[in-house]
Amino acid sequence: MITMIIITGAVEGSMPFISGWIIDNVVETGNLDMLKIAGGIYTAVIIAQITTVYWFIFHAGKVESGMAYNIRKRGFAKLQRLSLSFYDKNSAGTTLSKLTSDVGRVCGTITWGIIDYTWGTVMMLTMSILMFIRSWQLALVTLAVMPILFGGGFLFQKIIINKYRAVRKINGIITGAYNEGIMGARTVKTLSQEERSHSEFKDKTHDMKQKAIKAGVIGGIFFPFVGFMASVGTALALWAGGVSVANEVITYGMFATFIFSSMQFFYPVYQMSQTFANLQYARAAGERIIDLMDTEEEIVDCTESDIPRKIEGNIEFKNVSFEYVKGERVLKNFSINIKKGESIALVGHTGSGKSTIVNLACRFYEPTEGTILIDGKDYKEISQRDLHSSLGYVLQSPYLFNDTIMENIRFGRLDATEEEIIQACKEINAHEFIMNLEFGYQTKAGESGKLLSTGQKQLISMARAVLADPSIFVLDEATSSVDGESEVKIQKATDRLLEGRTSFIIAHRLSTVVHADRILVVDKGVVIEEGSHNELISLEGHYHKLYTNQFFEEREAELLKEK
Ligand SMILES: Nc1ncnc2c1ncn2[C@@H]1O[C@H](COP(=O)(O)OP(=O)(O)OP(=O)(O)O)[C@@H](O)[C@H]1O
Repeated sequence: MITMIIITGAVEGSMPFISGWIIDNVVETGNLDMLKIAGGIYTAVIIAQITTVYWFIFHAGKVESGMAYNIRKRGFAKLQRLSLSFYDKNSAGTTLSKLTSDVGRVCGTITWGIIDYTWGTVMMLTMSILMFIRSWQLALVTLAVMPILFGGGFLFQKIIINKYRAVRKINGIITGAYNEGIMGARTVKTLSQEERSHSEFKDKTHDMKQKAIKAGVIGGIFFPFVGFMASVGTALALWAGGVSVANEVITYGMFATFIFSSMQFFYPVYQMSQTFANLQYARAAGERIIDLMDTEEEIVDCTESDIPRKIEGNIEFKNVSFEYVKGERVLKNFSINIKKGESIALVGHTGSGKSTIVNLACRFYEPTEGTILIDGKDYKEISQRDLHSSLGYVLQSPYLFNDTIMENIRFGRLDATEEEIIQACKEINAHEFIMNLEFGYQTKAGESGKLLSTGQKQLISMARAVLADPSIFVLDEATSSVDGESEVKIQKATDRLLEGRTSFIIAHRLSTVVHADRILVVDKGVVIEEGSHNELISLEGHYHKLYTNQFFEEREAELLKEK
């Protein structure tokens, strides 16, 4: 491709000389036969030029999209490897813009920058060399403005870049505001805060408009500046050339050559100084992409064995402490030995550390201190594939993909047949509600499952878990948002899922944990009570208090409903 660009630049750089030669040898002499030959040559050169330009634009497009495809593919793979702590620290909007607009900018600028610089340099070099060969004195006069044109061009772009940086910074804020506006639309509406959100957004866009106008004013001067300098160059060529023609030092053809050359110099300088500015932007965008690609993976996976390892489900926490943020300990010196098939319920006030224990067991995060053993082995020595394929997780509000219910359930095991999926749903009594939906299993769940209720999403998520048949199962129990009928269904599905599996239940209603083998009462990152329901009730401690309080609250609510 580079060869084609060089040829194109050289041909374009020679055009003024071909024109000058035609003036001297055809127009001046009035040789009509020669005129036909010259016309033919000229047409051939133009066709060759159009073809090469098409050729390199086509190939540049291919290179650009190929490069972007590769970076985005690697970026996506990186995002899959990064642990949850990365998503805690980086907003979704910023990460998305790195892999979309930043990648687009870098690939576009590199591809077209190489083309513009190569083409512009070859074209200007060709013209300069030919001008010096023909008349070095006239070449010096014509090119006298070039240092000012180049220097001024690059200086201008530096100033414009700074102005546009400010615009882009606000642009990032506006993207974030759009993101929040869309994600938080329900909250804004329910709190009737549309006016306030709108007015905050208006302030931000107004600021961007002001800064963009300032950048535009300076940017607007640039083109006339380049044009003016080019005209000065042409004027000098006219003056010096005119004098030389009058003194019969040069021919008319050569005179025209110099005028055409000085005019043609204008475009590559303009193009190259703009590319220079784009390269500055691309550098910043490139740094952001490299920053993402070089993000340290906090959870380093060990090499996978060829044969997947079957996890039995024995879990041991040995003096485990954990902090999400350095210096802020949320789990303190926690130890527990859980036997295969045991069910563990975690209860405690909000923010006490229940989810943290589960997140550590699933290795979404690793302990800051201490060790977690699975089947007697430090779980850092078990591949994530083996661990996660043995793990079923049903979240409070499960994430569903914008796909059919059938495909959402299949996500539990990709090679599951339709019959297996339907059987899984029947086992947890989800089949009936799915069949009552307009398109049954082919009903779309909507973006993140928003077309379904929380209870329905939980049942679908449980069907996924049945398919996956995990040895460890985690249930983050849904809160009061689930109606009575769904609650009974979910409870039955839960009982079915717990059979024979090591399980963690993050319980919000204590009535659901009565049958757990062991209940851990967590408070400020410490387990303050541990035992079965009966043991903890007879202890008359924290659990007893939590249980009786909630029992009376639920009873009161029922009485109110009855009234
Ligand atoms: N990703 C995070 N980054 C920083 N701090 C976090 C993060 N997740 C939780 N925390 C903090 O860790 C502590 C324990 O949180 P955790 O989610 O484990 O509580 P929980 O008992 O599960 O609460 P809930 O019942 O409300 O779900 C809280 O103080 C919380 O603010």
